Formats: sequence, C-alpha cells, structure tokens
Amino acid sequence: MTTLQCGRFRLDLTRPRVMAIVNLTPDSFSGDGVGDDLSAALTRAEAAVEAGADLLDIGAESTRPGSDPVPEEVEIARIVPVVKALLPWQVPISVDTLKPAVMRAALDAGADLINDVNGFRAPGALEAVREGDAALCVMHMQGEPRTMQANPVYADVVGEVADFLAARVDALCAAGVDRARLVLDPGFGFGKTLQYNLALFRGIERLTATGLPVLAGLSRKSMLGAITGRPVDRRLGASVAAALLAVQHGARIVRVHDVADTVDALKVLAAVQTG
Ligand SMILES: Nc1nc2ncc(COP(=O)(O)OP(=O)(O)O)nc2c(=O)[nH]1
Repeated sequence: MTTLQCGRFRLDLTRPRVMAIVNLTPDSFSGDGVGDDLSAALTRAEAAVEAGADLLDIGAESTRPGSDPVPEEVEIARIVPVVKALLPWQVPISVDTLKPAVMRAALDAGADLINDVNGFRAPGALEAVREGDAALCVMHMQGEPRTMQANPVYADVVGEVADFLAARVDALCAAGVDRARLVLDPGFGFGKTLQYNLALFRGIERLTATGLPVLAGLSRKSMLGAITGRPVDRRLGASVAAALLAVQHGARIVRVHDVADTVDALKVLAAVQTG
C-alpha cells in the first residue's frame, strides 16, 4: 500500500513521512506537553510544519507508563479547538485517543486520522470510526498504560503483536472500514521490556508483509534511555537513529518530537539510497 486514505488527503507513502507529536497534556513523559494553552499548541504545530512535518498528532491524554486516564470531556475540550484551528493549514491532522466519544468529536471537528494506542478495542470504537475517510492507526498495547510495564510477558512477541494487529484489522474491515485507511503500529514501550522492543524492531517486516503501512513511535522513549543511559531530554541522537532504522526496516511513518532533525536524517537516507 503506497498511499494512505487520510481524511481530506491521500498520503503518498512511497517516501517515509514524519508525524509530529503535539501533546496538549500537562504530564507527557517527555515533558513536552503544552496543557490547555491553545496558543502554545498552535505555536508548537506551526514550528513542526515549518520543520517539515507531514502530519500532526494531537494528544490530550498521556499514555506513559503509570499514567491515569483523563476524563473524556477534558480530552474533547483540549483537542477540538486545536483541530478546528489547524484545519486551514491543510496539513493532515491526527488525534491520539482511545475513547470513542473523543474519536467522534475529533472526526466531527475535521480530524484526518485517529490514532488509537488501544487498537480500537473500546466498546463503541469501531462504530465511531467506521464511516468516513479518516485514516486509522491501530496500535498494539499489552494491558493499559497504568499497569502495562509492571511485568509484560510474551511467548513470541513478534507473532503475538502481529496476530493482535491482524485481528484488529479484521474487526475494523468487518465493521466496514476500507483497508486503504489503515496503519499498523507495534506499540514500542506499551507493555514491552527492552528485549521485547528490540525483537519488535527487528520484526517490523512481519507487519509490513501485510501490505499495510507501519508507523513507529520511538521518539525519546525509555527503551532509548535504557540503551544509551541518557535522560529523556538527551535522547535526540538516539531518537533520530531509531527513526532512521525503523524506516530502513520498512516503517513508513515515524512519530517524533524532534521534527527538523528527523526530516534532515531522512533526507540523508533518501540521498544515499537513491543517489
Ligand atoms: N501510534 C502511536 N501513538 C502513540 N501515542 C503516544 C505515545 C507515547 O508518546 P508521547 O505521546 O510522547 O507521550 P505521552 O503519551 O506521555 O504524552 N506513543 C505512541 C506510539 O508509539 N504510537
């Protein structure tokens, strides 16, 4: 699949795309959240677009390990004004939520992609997204953010994640969703130890073999801290390296905090690969 139906857009995935993280949270793991500050959110989004972001991922609830859920009305109040303010920019807008009511509100506001770390498993999620053209990012998570890192265990992490995502794709297609709208994501750090994350990294090809595009979210994550010993605010090099390697393993979208550096690295990769 070399194009993704993404709401108002058809995203050409013959080259890797950069999804910029715009967190409307006070407590995101990387400390980059802008909370309820609409102006700060738009400033963050504008900088990301100027730096070359292909999509914007708007999130209003932290899903870091140990985080508690945010009431859906709070998520909606944070997200909808930002989506509406971004519509004129003509940049695909993704909304990162696992709540069906927030999905509906985001789609009604004009969002082009729904990014669900819970793989559209919440009751009502399939119904919330089956109509329309918005892209749907289906991510694997074992457990829930509050407890997922307590003791994740797999017999075959790549096989189990691949099987989970295949089952979610089947459920979405059975609900009437066109495969051309779907993106797969192994969910790095979502109920995985470092070793499981590294196995999934090497196993990205199992997901790309489905023919569906794969999104990789590695930016600043604790797995990179475990490898480098760097604190969360010193993981730029590791994050850019991880994005490059994910693309070389077949990922077509990388979800990042540091847009300009990632865009530059992908330009170097493209130049070397294509001469
Ligand atoms: N599809 C997808 N969505 C995601 N959403 C949030 C985070 C966690 O990162 P971040 O949003 O920076 O932190 P927080 O959830 O604490 O706001 N990671 C992913 C990911 O890997 N894939």
